[in-house]
Amino acid sequence: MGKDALPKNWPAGIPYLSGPSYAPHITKSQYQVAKTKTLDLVTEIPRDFPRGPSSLVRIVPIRDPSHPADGQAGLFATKHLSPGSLILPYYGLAHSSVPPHSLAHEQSDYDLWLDRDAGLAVDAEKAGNEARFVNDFRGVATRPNCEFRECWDLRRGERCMAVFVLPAGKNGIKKAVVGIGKGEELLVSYGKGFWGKRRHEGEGEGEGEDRGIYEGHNP
Ligand SMILES: C[S@@+](CC[C@H](N)C(=O)[O-])C[C@H]1O[C@@H](n2cnc3c(N)ncnc32)[C@H](O)[C@@H]1O
Repeated sequence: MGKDALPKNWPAGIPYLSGPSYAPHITKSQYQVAKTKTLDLVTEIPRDFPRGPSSLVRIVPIRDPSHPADGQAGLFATKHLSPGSLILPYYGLAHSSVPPHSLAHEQSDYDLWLDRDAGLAVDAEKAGNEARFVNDFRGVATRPNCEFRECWDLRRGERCMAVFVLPAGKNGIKKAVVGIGKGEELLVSYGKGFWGKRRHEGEGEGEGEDRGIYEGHNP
């Protein structure tokens, strides 16, 4: 795939990112957080990890009335993906979730924490990469098969979130069930907070709730 090519089924009108972008409003110290490797950041994106559209996944429009995201899209494996392996980084607009900018930036369903303490989040609603298409497992499968993890990108010297295959033995995945099969949908857990918040919004009580998406790895 050429350097400037878009993944198949990439939506028109949404810029494709092959690296993170930073909102102009983020503070110097927030930018510094993104550019500083801390001791606990042990998971790394290797220097030779390919940039641009991923050969490991494809975006697929969902046309299945029994799928809760019917009419939307999902992300599917193009080959067998081994347990614990890195699939792809999650790119979007890194922005401040601390007032006053959090007030200007409306929380979206594509918003993921980069660093809670620093008030930094990544929103892939208006620009991103294939990772923005990962659906939640609820109503699709009995458990997630992948997760978001914080990591350090050795290619860019930068903190980022990325999607990994769940390791064997995690979240009830039996040791015998290994990885994600070719053609299988990638499914994470958005966390109970995401769905709880959505329920409240449906009841007109969503205002002022904490950002809930992808807050935990446990269903
Ligand atoms: C980060 S996006 C995932 C990609 C989305 N399907 C798309 O085509 O843009 C999150 C949105 O996907 C939908 N979604 C994902 N998983 C779902 C699930 N298990 N049940 C219902 N809706 C889901 C919801 O509309 C949610 O707001």
